[in-house]
Amino acid sequence: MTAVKIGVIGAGTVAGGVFHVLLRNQAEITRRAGCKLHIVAVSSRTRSKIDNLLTTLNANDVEVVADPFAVVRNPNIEVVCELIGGTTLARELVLEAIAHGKHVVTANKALLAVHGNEIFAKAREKGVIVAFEAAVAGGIPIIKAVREGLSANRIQWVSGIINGTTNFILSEMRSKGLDFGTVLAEAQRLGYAEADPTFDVEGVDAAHKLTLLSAIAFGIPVQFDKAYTEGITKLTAQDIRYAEELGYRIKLLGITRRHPEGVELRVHPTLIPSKRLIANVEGAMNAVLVKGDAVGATLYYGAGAGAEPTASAVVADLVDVTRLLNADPSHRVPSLAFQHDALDNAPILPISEVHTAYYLRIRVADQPGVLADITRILADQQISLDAVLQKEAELFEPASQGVAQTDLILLTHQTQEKLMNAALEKIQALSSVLAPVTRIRMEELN
Ligand SMILES: NC(=O)C1=CN([C@@H]2O[C@H](COP(=O)(O)OP(=O)(O)OC[C@H]3O[C@@H](n4cnc5c(N)ncnc54)[C@H](O)[C@@H]3O)[C@@H](O)[C@H]2O)C=CC1
Ligand SMILES: N[C@@H](CC=O)C(=O)O
Ligand code: NA
Repeated sequence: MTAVKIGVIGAGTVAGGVFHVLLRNQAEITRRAGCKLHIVAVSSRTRSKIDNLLTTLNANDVEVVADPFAVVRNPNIEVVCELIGGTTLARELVLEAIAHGKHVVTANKALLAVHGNEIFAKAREKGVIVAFEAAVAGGIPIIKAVREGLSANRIQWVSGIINGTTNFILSEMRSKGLDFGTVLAEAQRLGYAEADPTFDVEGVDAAHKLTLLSAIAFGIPVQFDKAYTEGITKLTAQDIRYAEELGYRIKLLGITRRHPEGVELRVHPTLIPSKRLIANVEGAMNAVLVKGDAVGATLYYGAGAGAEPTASAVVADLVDVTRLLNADPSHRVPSLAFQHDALDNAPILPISEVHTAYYLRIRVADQPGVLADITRILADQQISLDAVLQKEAELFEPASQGVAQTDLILLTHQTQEKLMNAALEKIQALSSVLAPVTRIRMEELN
């Protein structure tokens, strides 16, 4: 075999990166793969951009087609690279490619988090590979690390910054004082954001990726519908600043942890001690901590979004598939790391069962006894405090309806979320509490 024939669907940010990386490093990649990786066709909704790219790269032998099904049904193509995103058309195309006996490489975490169980099962039936390194943490080879490098371990937890757009937004808001909308627009311009950026800012994209990480870490089916998802849209510059003063950074963290009674699967803004390496991951960079019983804590860092970092992972998968083209399917690494008939049915725990510490910001009437009322309610739920701060001088606002206001910042020790919910309901009902309480979870990550 002199070349493996690849069809690409989509001609956006990641596809552009794949063309650039594959053609620039063609000789080196061929030496690794054992044969040339040849893109024979690309499906694009519009012509001019892709025509320009192919002309610039002198790739005039690539056929440009409008219909993506013409790629997945092309008998000449052995590997389909799905780079359009979304869960409807992408699902049809990937299933059609599998039905036609083609291997699939995809960067589409939404597709696999929602339809992964179906897609992996169909791929197994047909003896083809569905590779998805680019779908989680972009260019960081985290799928390979967890699925292969850590296979001796009983993995205890995985925790990470796995959305570049939100990390970029939080970094720019904190370090430059820029506002949310301005930074989001810049993330879109730089090609980090999803087609629908609410997937980024509401934590959905991170939950898609965490769902896949959880599956390969613990050997469970993909269960995106059970993930707890909270984004960064309600965070204020004030909380970012207070966290900083208290020695913490706020990051959108995905956390999945195994317990005897089930698996935590949660994405939410999280206070992390500033001294932790992961707290200092800035911009669109991602970082994933994986704790195994044998290896201990391991940390993987790199670019989580953007054209060429993501293409790095896509092309690595293309090389892997090429190397395995003639291998017996039973010798391949299972898609979800564990043998398909050995998956665990451990339940995903509801967020109410999770134990964590909390940062609370409570806007109160500045009058005697308020703090005592609040701490009594917390104590009734067995919640103990780690620190209390009153931000009176800085935050004193003009009297509202004749009441002077102040902010109480409380850091609690670990408690169960349902106990905190019960306490917050009572705190919120106090007449001295003047605004909805801000609650941000905290993790030590050790
Ligand atoms: N941009 C990034 O940094 C990363 C993106 N991803 C994933 O990679 C995939 C692609 O993302 P991007 O390249 O950023 O998106 P994009 O929006 O830049 O590109 C998508 C391309 O697909 C094309 N497309 C959409 N519907 C189509 C259809 N019906 N027929 C033919 N073409 C169609 C669009 O015209 C566009 O050319 C998504 O699944 C995304 O989640 C994964 C990791 C990082
Ligand atoms: N929108 C995603 C792109 C990569 O997966 C992100 O910002 O991380
Ligand atoms: Na990756």
